[in-house]
Amino acid sequence: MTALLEGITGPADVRALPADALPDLAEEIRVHLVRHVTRAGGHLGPNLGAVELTIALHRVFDSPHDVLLFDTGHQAYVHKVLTGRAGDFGTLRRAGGLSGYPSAAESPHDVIENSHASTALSYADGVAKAMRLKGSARRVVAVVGDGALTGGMAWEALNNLAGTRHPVVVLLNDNGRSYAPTTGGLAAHLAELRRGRRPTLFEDLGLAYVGPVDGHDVLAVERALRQGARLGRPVVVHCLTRKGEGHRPAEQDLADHLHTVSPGGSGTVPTWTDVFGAEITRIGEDRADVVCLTAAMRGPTGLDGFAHRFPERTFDVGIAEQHAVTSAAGLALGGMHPVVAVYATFLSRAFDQVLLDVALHRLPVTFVLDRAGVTGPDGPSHHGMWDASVLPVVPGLRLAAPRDPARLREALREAVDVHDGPTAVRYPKAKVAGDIPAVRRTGRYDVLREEPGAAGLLVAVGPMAGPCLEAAEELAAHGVRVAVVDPRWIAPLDPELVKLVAAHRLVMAVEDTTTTGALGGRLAQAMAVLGAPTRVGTFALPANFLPHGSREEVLRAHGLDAAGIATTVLKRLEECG
Ligand SMILES: Cc1ncc(C[n+]2csc(CCOP(=O)(O)OP(=O)(O)O)c2C)c(N)n1
Ligand SMILES: CC(=O)[C@@H](O)[C@H](O)COP(=O)(O)O
Ligand SMILES: [Mg+2]
Repeated sequence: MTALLEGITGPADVRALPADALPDLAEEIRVHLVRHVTRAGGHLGPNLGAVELTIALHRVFDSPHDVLLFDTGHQAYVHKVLTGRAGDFGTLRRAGGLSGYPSAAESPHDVIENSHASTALSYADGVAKAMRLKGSARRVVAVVGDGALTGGMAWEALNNLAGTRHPVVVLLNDNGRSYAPTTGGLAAHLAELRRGRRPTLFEDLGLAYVGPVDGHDVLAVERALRQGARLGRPVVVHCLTRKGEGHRPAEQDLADHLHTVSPGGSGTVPTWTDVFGAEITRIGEDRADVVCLTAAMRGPTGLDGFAHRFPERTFDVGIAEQHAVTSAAGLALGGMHPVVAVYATFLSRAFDQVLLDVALHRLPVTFVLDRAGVTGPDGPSHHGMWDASVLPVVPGLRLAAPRDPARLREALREAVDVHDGPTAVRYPKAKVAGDIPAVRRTGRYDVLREEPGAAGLLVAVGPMAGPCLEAAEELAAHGVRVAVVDPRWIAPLDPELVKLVAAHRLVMAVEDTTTTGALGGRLAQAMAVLGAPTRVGTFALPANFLPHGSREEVLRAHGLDAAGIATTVLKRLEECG
């Protein structure tokens, strides 16, 4: 580590630095970030853009006495460096190592661990109320990006903060982008503020406003923060920054200024996202009624191809999943077939909209859930392990979990051909393996391995098909024969699959999702209703928040690789006698 960084054990060391050392500190931080994030992967662009504002933040406020809240938290690496964790960056996003987001387990300086955007102002509203009730003078600061400000929750919070005497400082980190340039009226308003427009939307709402200031000038940000903090009421301090600042490859990356970088480059094997992107564009050629919606993640969800081909049929609504779902419902009411492409974890935020704005009206909306299952380095708030338990409770919703690229393409086409209710297709953050042919198809399910008189049946959900077939092969070598089927559509229950399960003594559903509400549980419930003696087990993830690590490490840790599945089958067979 470099000279100045070595001396930073906490914010007091940052405050003790003379002003003329701050440019060098900023430079040392950038070198540190580029070195470690390029190797480990993570959020390079956002953190390069937050260097000076975070230095100023820790020189003006006294964390952890003052409460610093980072919205989304992907831009908190500098905060971690300045709170004594620079030396841990060699473990960034690795199992057991530094989280890519704030983590209370790591430091008392870290508060919000949830990486879902647009929450920090609501936390700030609540913390400020608590401080007032406790008679505490601790100040509350929320660092919020302009993208996060396009989320509805942010405006619910501002509506509550406006007009109060809560000493909340909103540090608006305005780089004009989420991944891509931010969209909509707010983006336009912020652009006008950058050009000097007054009064601001914030002042009209009843908040104070300071700025705009150069977010890369530490002393200017310090002055603005001190000015805002003195007001003793909610204030927006508008800082203008550049994502990727100070690192040419990030500055020159026009797509997203290296918002996220993959460890050691991205490689050439296609991902599930690539397969989706190509197929939805082909579907768009065949179906003029198909439109696509994204919540500020057009590129990451694979919609760039569709958007370039059909710009008038592609809608980026900002980080606003709830709005995306109900706007899609509106599009469906208007005769279109909307495809809402989101990461599985982010759909949680719009469950009410899926249930009552879409399904209650039996509207043909298709949800494409990327990053379903264990995602890996982004940790507990990103693992897509809730959708497969939550969506099956939605009446009329059909949920598919394809096992390979061919089945993903098939599921997408089946989904957009459903006209009387919502559909969803889920797949992981992973490179695709080869297609896995079926022996035959019965009803909706595919038989992948037949074993007359098998000791057991594996119901392999989605990408678990590969490891289940490997496990079956391994077991066969030891004289244990298990059959393997792929349900393809995991909700609602396929009557033909229920019949097949009832015809077996031991069935194990293998699923890349949380155990609670998994397919195995629903099959066990069906057996109970039938009075069938079948013992149905669920091999899935524990019903906990799982830490970060690679997808492979986390799956292996929970026995969801071929060896783990084989071991668990043997254990279950022994238990069954
Ligand atoms: C609810 C939700 N949807 C989508 C995302 C994915 N996401 C992570 S960071 C980001 C862009 C955030 O933009 P901004 O708040 O302006 O921060 P910046 O990266 O520009 O510093 C998005 C869309 C998320 N974290 N949460
Ligand atoms: C912070 C955030 O929510 C996203 O940027 C997330 O890190 C997505 O990562 P991947 O696109 O690499 O899965
Ligand atoms: Mg931004």
